[in-house]
Amino acid sequence: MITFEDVVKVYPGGSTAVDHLSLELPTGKTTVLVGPSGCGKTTSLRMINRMVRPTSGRVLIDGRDVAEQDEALLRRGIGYVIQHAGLFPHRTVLDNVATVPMLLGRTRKQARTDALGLLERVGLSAEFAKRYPAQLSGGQQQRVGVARALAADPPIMVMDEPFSAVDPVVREGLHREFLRLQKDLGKTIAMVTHDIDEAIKLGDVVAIFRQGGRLAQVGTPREVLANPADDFVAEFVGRDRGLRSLSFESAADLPVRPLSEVGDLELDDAGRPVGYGSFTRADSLRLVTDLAIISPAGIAVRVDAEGVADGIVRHHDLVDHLAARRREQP
Ligand SMILES: Nc1ncnc2c1ncn2[C@@H]1O[C@H](COP(=O)(O)OP(=O)(O)OP(=O)(O)O)[C@@H](O)[C@H]1O
Repeated sequence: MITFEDVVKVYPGGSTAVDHLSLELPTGKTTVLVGPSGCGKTTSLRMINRMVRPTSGRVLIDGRDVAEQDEALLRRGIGYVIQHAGLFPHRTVLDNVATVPMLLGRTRKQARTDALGLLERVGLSAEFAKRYPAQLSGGQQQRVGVARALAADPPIMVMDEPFSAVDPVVREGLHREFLRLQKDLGKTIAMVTHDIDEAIKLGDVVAIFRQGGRLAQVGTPREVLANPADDFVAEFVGRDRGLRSLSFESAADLPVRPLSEVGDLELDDAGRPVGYGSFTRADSLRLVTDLAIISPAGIAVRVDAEGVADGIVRHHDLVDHLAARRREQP
């Protein structure tokens, strides 16, 4: 666990970047620090790997003050990923990833073999290994940046706006890969973003900062959407937070109607719906709502794991279901 204990950072010149921050970042989880520009997110992040020192207060990793640890050893345990990847421009992709393990004593051959494996994990095939960073797209460079940070297998990853320099489509792909990787690796991650959607999607915990380096609210994405602490948080998470919170509601208990209710529901030979959006019990109510809204008939079709239709949901079923849930858990 990473702990901020009443941390203050005042830069020379007098501006308070971080104001009495107390925060716990749980082990094996992703904590996203999010907030408007200049509210102290990067400063807080950089106090974890001691690139910035607190003016007062302490930052602890598993109970040990980072200020009392050997700087090189501390940083070896913390992978660092920044915007624009920050790759070594005159080294190949493979060497960008293999350099740190070699410095840590791996043989060149072993480090390169490991690097190829890591590149594959972040979705880059061997053909990219011999290229130089300038010969890659922004999204590919960012993947190399993640692979490089993972190379020493650090328990902690500190990521400063890792996905913000790429376009929304590429970012979406990087998000998916990030979630897949993190599910496998279970690193303790501290990530900074100014994008609340990204925070909600990637964070197990979201820490929302306000101007002046003050913490406005900490909670799971679900908690901050459902119960914003004040007007600032409510505004920051967005007016559509009700709809967005449906992303965390499972469609498993949503009652469905028999297929026979829809006269012209077209199914293929295997019983899969044709021309209607479909969802499974594992999907979210947000997807079901989306499908029902898009469908001209106002219908979403539920399918089983094989894609075979087994029920339908109408617009108003969703409203009824949500109202019933609200009554059960006010
Ligand atoms: N090295 C520095 N010297 C003086 N002031 C600084 C320094 N670094 C940051 N600041 C100031 O501290 C405050 C917090 O900056 P910080 O970069 O931590 O915010 P941020 O939330 O990460 O912002 P952004 O999203 O724009 O990157 C800002 O007012 C900034 O101008």
